[in-house]
Amino acid sequence: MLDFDTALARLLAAARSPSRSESVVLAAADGRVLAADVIAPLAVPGFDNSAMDGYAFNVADFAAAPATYPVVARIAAGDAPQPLPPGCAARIFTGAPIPSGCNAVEMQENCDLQGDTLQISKPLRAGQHIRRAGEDIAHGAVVLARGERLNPAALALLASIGVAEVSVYAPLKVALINTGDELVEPGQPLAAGQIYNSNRYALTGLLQRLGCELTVAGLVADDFGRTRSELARLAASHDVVISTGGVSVGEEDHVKAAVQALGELNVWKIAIKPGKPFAFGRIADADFIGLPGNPVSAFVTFLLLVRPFLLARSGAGKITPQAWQLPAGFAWTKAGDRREFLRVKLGDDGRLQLYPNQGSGVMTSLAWADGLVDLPAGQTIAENASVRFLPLSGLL
Ligand SMILES: Nc1nc2c(c(=O)[nH]1)N[C@H]1C(S)=C(S)[C@@H](COP(=O)(O)OP(=O)(O)OC[C@H]3O[C@@H](n4cnc5c(N)ncnc54)[C@H](O)[C@@H]3O)O[C@H]1N2
Ligand code: MOO
Ligand SMILES: [Mg+2]
Repeated sequence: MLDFDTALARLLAAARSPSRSESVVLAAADGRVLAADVIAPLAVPGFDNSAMDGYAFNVADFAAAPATYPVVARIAAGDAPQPLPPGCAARIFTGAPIPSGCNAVEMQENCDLQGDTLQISKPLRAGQHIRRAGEDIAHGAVVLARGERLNPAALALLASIGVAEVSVYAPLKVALINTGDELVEPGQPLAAGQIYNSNRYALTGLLQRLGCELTVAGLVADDFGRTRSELARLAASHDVVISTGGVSVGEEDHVKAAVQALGELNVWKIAIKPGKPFAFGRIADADFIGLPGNPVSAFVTFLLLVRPFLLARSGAGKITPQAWQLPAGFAWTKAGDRREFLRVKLGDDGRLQLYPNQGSGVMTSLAWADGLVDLPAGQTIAENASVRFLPLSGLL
């Protein structure tokens, strides 16, 4: 069995960079990966402007406080002000351009106005309450680099420099099959021995969140010929083919043999729990991923192995998941021979709570959890010991 780090390294090493890119409008770019650096065509802010509603002046006019100023101008956001004469003040509002001749703004709460004359009682600092041109983004700066996955904050940043379209990598074409004679889609009645296909819904959601262009190819029977022909058909028209189930060692498990007949298998069996029979390989020009049938095993291996692979394959740069050290609010006494990923929740006392049933088919554990404890093989956990916690929010 491979250890987890070796398996992940193999997947990442096999992740080819995307070859296709396209231009998309900003409103359609959320979740997409930049195919080129974005350079700022202008500075942000574009001009010195007021951070407060108040009055603008030149602090050099302060011989000694208190000082009085005639208010000779009114400048609102969107105005293009004239220079301010020496010794004068301007009424100014948040976001309004600072007129030349001014170098400070005082909040109106600290100003005393008698008619059109303003009195300032305490000295001002040059630059006070002024947002300087270019203090956020310099003209010509690389605002976002190739490989950045766009999120709403990044889209706002791009809009702030006037970018209307971005060059992004084409979405990965991913095909999903669910193998298993026992599977039935929700909405249909169950006959004896049948169960509902839950992996399809986990993976559809997970793949869509990664921005993949998904083909749900449906159910495939536990049959070598059908498994092989369906994998071959999908590999011809997709970048990545993902299967669930049938990847272990029983006579009803045909995925591994089908992949070996069609292409190559580079990873099979990893010393992790859940997820031991995970498989990775190649069929024609498509990458192949075989997830275990057990729903928790499929979900966890997707988060820990498939997600980083697909991000790398999508051209995304940052793929290291968040990890925190947190105290365990439970004890774990069974030292396993595989690295284990336990479903836990962060309690109000700041300690991690363990879901009581850690079975590989227990989906309630994942729906309840807000993270995984990464427990090395051969180790136990004493209550209150510090453990490595992977928040699900950092893995989705
Ligand atoms: N003799 C051995 N048996 C098993 C081993 C082993 O090492 N030696 N490994 C076990 C482990 S660990 C896992 S994980 C499972 C993985 O099995 P497969 O990938 O072959 O998956 P299946 O056998 O097809 O199904 C396993 C389990 O999951 C249910 N399932 C399958 N697909 C779905 C779906 N789409 N939605 C919901 N549930 C699904 C299926 O009914 C089975 O109960 O193998 C162990 N066995
Ligand atoms: O790896 Mo299996 O997921 O232990 O049940
Ligand atoms: Mg099996």
